[in-house]
Amino acid sequence: METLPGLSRGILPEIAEHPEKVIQFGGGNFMRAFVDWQLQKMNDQGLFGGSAVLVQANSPRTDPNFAKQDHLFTVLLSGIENGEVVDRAEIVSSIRRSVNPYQDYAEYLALADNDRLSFIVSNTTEAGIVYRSEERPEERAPSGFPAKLTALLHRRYMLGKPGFTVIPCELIDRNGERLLEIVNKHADDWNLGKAFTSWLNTQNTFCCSMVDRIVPGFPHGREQELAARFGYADKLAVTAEPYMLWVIEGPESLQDQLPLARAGLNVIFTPDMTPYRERKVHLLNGPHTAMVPLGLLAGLETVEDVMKDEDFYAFIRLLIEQELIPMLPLPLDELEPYAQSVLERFRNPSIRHELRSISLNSISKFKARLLPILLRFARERGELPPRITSAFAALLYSYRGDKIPPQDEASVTAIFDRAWSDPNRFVTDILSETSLWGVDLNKVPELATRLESHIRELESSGPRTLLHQLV
Ligand SMILES: NC(=O)c1ccc[n+]([C@@H]2O[C@H](COP(=O)([O-])OP(=O)(O)OC[C@H]3O[C@@H](n4cnc5c(N)ncnc54)[C@H](O)[C@@H]3O)[C@@H](O)[C@H]2O)c1
Ligand SMILES: O=P(O)(O)OC[C@@H](O)[C@@H](O)[C@H](O)[C@H](O)CO
Repeated sequence: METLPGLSRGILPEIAEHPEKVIQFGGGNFMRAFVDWQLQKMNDQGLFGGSAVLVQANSPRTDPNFAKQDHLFTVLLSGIENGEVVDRAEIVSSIRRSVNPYQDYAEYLALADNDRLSFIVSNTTEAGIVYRSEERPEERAPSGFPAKLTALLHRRYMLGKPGFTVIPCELIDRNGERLLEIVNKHADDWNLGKAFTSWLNTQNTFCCSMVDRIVPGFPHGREQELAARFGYADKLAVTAEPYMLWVIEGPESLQDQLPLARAGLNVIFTPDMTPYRERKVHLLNGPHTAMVPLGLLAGLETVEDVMKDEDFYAFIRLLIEQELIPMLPLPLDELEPYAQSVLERFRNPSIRHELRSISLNSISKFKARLLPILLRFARERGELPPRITSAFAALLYSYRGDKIPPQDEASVTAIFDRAWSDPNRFVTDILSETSLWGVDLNKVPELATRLESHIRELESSGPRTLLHQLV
């Protein structure tokens, strides 16, 4: 492998250069294999003719591999597509350059000056679209993503330029509206004035969107094999399943400016994405988030391990059939085939989807993906959903940090550290944390008692014993 060059424009035949049209916050695995890959598809067909500028959303350090590889990377699509086994490697060249607001704030703000930049996309995880009050920035970049966006939009407004179309990809309910709401709060906090907020709310389009593609990320362990296959080493390679769906709630005219569907991509522009979102977040992401703490505590490593394990497979199937599907307000003929496809996608042997990677920011994920169903179930049935409750107990237990180091925001792990300092009060203390759950969960009848009992069981007998009572 040492003899093979790294991926760069130098080793490739000519790559088309396109003007910058898109600002993207975040250059993580998902963004590269989803948004950038789709920009590439449109460009390859001569339908868009635009590239993206990558903005580092939360870190003073930009991955040096972007610059080393001239912002090129390979997307490896593996799995079943239209009944056929596919294993394709596609080079994506749609990111043109990166800007790090922490290193060069002026360069970041200057993005507002370019009229051609008219789209903003983001994927900063569920932890990125949150409101945290902060000072109006002067010379330095604000820390939160919405605050950075506010500063950029304000500059755009001051220059008298047209607004942007903003399409967030974070798996948060009504992500576009939520982001706009937070930008408005920063604008208020910073006294940016009524004229600005009026421009913000009328001259910019914040679309809600829902994304669906399983993107396990870097093909760890396959570096040598892939370098030999490609003829170059790629530190930014990303594996993904062939399936993709992007549902965008926005004006009809958006289809002309962003001809994703015309490029043959599975993109739906709709006036109401709610049913698509509910189906996906609860039937696909929900089971992911449920399997992570139990699976990791049981020593499993990947989604495929979970699906091959008889106990876990039964747990996931029953979770979907008995607790998730009955709580979703969609016809069964829309839910059941999707649930079936999810089980098949989870079993895709070509992609190694690490439970650890899904575990990132698990608390906000639980809140978005499973908690609404738990609350709905408790309200409608007058009882608790046993599998969601067990997964919740395993999640809280895993955040004690002695068996699995939690990967979450420092502010979240600090709350857990404090609560775990008194194990006897842990459950009631943590359930009362409205900053984590949005509500005081001690108000849900029987929940604290049930979680305490599951946690005791996890501690004394481990996750399998708990699972055996549920399958
Ligand atoms: N991987 C998938 O299968 C997949 C599929 C659909 C949606 N998603 C979405 O992608 C997210 C995970 O992204 P990934 O798989 O690319 O992981 P990743 O770790 O490769 O990327 C995460 C990105 O989020 C940024 N980020 C993390 N915390 C942030 C914060 N507090 N503020 C601002 N930016 C922050 C990071 O800088 C990075 O760019 C999920 O939370 C979900 O919203 C992922
Ligand atoms: O990407 P995350 O970390 O928010 O969540 C992990 C998975 O649930 C998620 O990535 C799914 O694979 C994806 O949402 C499928 O479209």
